[in-house]
Amino acid sequence: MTSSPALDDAVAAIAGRRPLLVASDYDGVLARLRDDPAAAVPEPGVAEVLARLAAVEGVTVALVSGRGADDLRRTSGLSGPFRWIGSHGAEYDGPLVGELAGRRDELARRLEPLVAGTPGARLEVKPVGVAVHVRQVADRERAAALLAEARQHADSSLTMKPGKDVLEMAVTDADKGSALRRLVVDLGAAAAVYLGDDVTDEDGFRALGPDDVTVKVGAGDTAARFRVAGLADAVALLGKLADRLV
Ligand SMILES: O=P(O)(O)OC[C@H]1O[C@H](O[C@H]2O[C@H](CO)[C@@H](O)[C@H](O)[C@H]2O)[C@H](O)[C@@H](O)[C@@H]1O
Repeated sequence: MTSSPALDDAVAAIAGRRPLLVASDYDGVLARLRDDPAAAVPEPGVAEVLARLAAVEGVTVALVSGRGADDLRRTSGLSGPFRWIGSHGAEYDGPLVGELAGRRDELARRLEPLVAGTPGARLEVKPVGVAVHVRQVADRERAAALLAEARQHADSSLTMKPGKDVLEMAVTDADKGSALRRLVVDLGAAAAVYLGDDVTDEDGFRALGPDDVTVKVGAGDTAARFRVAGLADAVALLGKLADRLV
């Protein structure tokens, strides 16, 4: 595990604090990235470690994902007394409907022909936006061109959320940072942990305090305090935290 003594110390320092928020991104942290988003199931040990954490008095486990909350539950197959935060924070405690769905559908209609013209590209219609996926576009220049062109279809009311082989265009300005701040306030959390791997997780890292444990999973620039190399390390870190909480 590419942990560090400093990370171990930080985990030890917050382990006794209550209420404690333990939050994690899903894709790229708890589930390996796959060509098919529906195939991104949790890594071995994830269900067990989340259940251990959530069973501790005063500890709240939250899954904070760019996926719609229903998609997150369905794809992960996870269940437990977790907080389910979907659509990059826009789905905080339940689905969003109404006028937002109309704007999303109009956006999807505009993007459909563009995406259909790029072999391998896929348009995902989400609760509060659409995502243009290019993971399976073999021609990488074409993939980049498609994402650039998709951006040109955006007006200033949309929020751009670039990620790994994906550009999401959201009809809200919610982000993972505001969702985490809201969770901290709602729970009265004395400390928080957040693990993430992608661009949208940077809002989450920046939103937490200097003593909170923010962990970037994998390579790339980050505002997180700590880094681990990959998914197995992330699961092991959660296990270490669970060991310390008992
Ligand atoms: O915030 P996250 O939990 O990390 O969700 C971000 C996006 O995850 C999914 O897309 C990503 O994972 C897919 C499955 O591995 C992969 O095929 C895709 O290339 C990745 O971008 C999901 O489909 C999106 O809706 C989420 O926003």
